[in-house]
Amino acid sequence: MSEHVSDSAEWQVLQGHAEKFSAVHLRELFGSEPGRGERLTATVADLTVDYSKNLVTDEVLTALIALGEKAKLRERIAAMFAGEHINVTEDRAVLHTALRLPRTAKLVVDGQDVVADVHEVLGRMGAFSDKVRSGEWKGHTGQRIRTIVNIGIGGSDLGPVMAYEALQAYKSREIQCRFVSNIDPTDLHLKTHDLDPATTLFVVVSKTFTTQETLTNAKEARSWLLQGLGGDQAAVAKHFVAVSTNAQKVADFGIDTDNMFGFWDWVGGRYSLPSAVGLSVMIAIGKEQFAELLGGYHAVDEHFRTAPLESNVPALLGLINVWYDTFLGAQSHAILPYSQYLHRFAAYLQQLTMESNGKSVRLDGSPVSFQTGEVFWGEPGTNGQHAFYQLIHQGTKLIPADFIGFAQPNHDIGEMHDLFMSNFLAQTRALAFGRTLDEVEAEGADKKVAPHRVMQGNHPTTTIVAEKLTPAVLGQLIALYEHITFTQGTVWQINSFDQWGVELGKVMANQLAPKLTAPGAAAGDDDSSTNSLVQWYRTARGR
Ligand SMILES: O=P(O)(O)OC[C@H]1O[C@H](O)[C@H](O)[C@@H](O)[C@@H]1O
Repeated sequence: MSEHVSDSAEWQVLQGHAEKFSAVHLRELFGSEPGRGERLTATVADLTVDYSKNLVTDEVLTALIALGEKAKLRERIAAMFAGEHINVTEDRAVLHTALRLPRTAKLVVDGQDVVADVHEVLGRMGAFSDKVRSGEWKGHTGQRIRTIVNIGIGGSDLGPVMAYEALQAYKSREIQCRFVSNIDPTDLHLKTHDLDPATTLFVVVSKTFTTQETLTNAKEARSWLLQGLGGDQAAVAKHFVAVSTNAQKVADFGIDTDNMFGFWDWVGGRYSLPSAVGLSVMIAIGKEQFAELLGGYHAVDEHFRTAPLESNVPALLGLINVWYDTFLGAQSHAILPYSQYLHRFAAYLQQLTMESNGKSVRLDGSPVSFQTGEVFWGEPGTNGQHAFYQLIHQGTKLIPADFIGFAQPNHDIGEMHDLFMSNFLAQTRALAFGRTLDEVEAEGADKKVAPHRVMQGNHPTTTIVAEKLTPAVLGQLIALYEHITFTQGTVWQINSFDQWGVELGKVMANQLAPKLTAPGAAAGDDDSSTNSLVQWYRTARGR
């Protein structure tokens, strides 16, 4: 890449704004413009996004949009949607947006009709999930399936489990799903010990089908199944299906490729929920509601693809994140859904955002000279209020926070929901405007205690609301964050679609495994810390 965005005049303008910015307070921004709240609220599909409580002036927003133009954000969006190989380190297209294209759309990439491929797999998934849901699909002993155990990790786990939890109100009562990811055998034990193998279906999900955790769990699960069903190998075909891009490895494992649902190398693991990776979710909610989820994604995709940067919601939010991270020095970003259904959403976004943008070299291989990525974290409200909000309210750190809430509760305990949502609204207000010393003293507080009760305010938040958490709205929310992440990566000129940083630990784990287990193996050729920890483990395990 010839030119670095961080060397541009547009970048310097923002640095200049950042230097002056400590003097700006949200109290003044709202005081000087009574209509700020309405003006800085945008809609995208069914989502309403109020970004007025962010630490931005119109000058900063204009400068951020100019930075987006400088980074050729619009061209990069077009390149992604068209299937150009923007994942340069793996020489791949990045086409998760194609997974949610309607059947009538046209997209040919590298000579392949992508839409036809996507809908062929969706059709097979739909037929299979219908059979499992209706009970037509029988286990080895002739009983219907009651429990799906999804075995996968990273993108092959976090999306499905997050969406399954989020869409509890839409799932079949006949079937439950469980999710096994960790190679800690406790995970598999806890999820299977009370199950009947005769009514259990394992969905083994792995893009590569080489992931140690998933294959190890799947092997254990197969032994558990065979032991429970009398050892007949034929049982595997009725109780194991695979989701992967790697048919050969699936066959090697012993799963019939007739029972495999494929996807493609242009789907990154952390973007894969709308592919066959979402099979367990489709079984839970049915193919029609899964189609609504995809439709929700697509509505936000279309907005991101076509809207000018000034009114492009994911682009604006991504640029505002760049403002915080790179120019104002924020280190983290809180995700605070006021919905128990979204209790795994922050965990999901951790992989999406941190695996995508935790990079320190640009696309051209040069080291970045600024901060990239954010530590994403959070818990559903109001639990967080009674735990870590103190640090956001009165601590010294800059923590932009996203508040996500819904008007309708998805159940009929409505009055409690009103109280819940009043907390949701109160928090962003308290964070923005705080409470001054004068106000504290006017309330008659003791002089000594008064400074401790001051709330400085000026803590930025974005409020994202929708009428109800539906499958479509969930798709919209996920696509919103995918495109926010893309926007940030584009400005930083990094590759948001590879993940080389996770490789070294995997290699080292494979090297260390024999030292932990082989009788008499020497544990002396690593660093002194690792050597003594290996020794400790061997001694503790009597080896
Ligand atoms: O789906 P798999 O090939 O099993 O990969 C599962 C996960 O493992 C890797 O280590 C990657 O960092 C993730 O991006 C991926 O989602």
